[in-house]
Amino acid sequence: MHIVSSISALREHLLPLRRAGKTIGLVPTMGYLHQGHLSLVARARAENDVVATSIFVNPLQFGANEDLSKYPRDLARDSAMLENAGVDFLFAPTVSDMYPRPMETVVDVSSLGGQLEGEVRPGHFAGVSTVVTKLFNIVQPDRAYFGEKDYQQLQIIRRMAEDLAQPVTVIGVPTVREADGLACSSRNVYLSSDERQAAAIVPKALDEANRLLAEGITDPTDLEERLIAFLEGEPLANPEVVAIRDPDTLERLTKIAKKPVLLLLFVRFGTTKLLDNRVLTAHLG
Ligand SMILES: Nc1ncnc2c1ncn2[C@@H]1O[C@H](COP(=O)(O)OP(=O)(O)OP(=O)(O)O)[C@@H](O)[C@H]1O
Ligand SMILES: CC(C)(CO)[C@@H](O)C(=O)[O-]
Ligand code: BAL
Repeated sequence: MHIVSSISALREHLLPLRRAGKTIGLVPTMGYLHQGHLSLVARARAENDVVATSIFVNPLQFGANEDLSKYPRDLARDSAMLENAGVDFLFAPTVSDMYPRPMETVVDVSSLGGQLEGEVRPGHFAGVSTVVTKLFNIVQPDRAYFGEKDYQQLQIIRRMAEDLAQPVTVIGVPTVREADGLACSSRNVYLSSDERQAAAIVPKALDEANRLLAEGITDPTDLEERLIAFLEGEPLANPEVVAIRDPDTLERLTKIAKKPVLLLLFVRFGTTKLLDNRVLTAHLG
């Protein structure tokens, strides 16, 4: 595995491979890797001749009061994991490699990115869309892999690639979970042991939603309110986003009809925010 930090060096490596007709799969990450990341890498490995993974904690997507400086980092451990998973290139730029001067250009998928997690984290998704566009331009992958755990992010990237005719196929990969159902996430390491135990309420809320749908609930607001109450049954959980939406457009629904619906959760434990979601189908009989 080559470990490369400069944009020009990575391009020099990839150009002859692309010219020789090799397909390239990209897995963008912020590092501190876990089994969720490795499932993206395994999928990329199975579908491409060349696999590149990026590790970059992107300052553009962190708000002023967020955890940019304390975000967990361990490049030595990450590179051993990626080498083991058969990755060809690890692109690990510094902030000045990626942004030699302040960015003037912003890619913003504005209405998809301004709602839900975007309302709690203003500017976050513009930071994500901008860095992902830059990574697409640097690597020019045939395929790029993103986790369904970050469902809103995945829909934004799909829409961005379509709107801007970016020549890449965006692939969503199912969420990998811990034994108690909690979605693997780099930020899980922030949880105290009490919070970690309590966090199992998040995936349980996905099951609870299906149970309520099977009982015949059809009003999205009623369902959201019952799920907030369910989550608040756990004293350490602070639900910030509990939303029933259209799975494709993320639009609000007035009624739950005979179509799958998306449940998006963004729940805080102390200062740690956890994401989860499921496309619910229990009401379809
Ligand atoms: N449990 C998971 N299963 C599958 N993919 C995942 C999982 N967790 C993260 N990913 C995906 O890995 C990619 C990189 O994510 P990132 O490095 O931000 O990790 P993360 O665990 O989501 O971190 P954080 O805790 O900061 O949200 C994203 O496409 C993300 O959706
Ligand atoms: C897609 C991404 C790597 C962009 O920084 C990040 O948002 C993430 O890890 O999900
Ligand atoms: N995977 C989410 C990236 C972030 O929270 O910044």
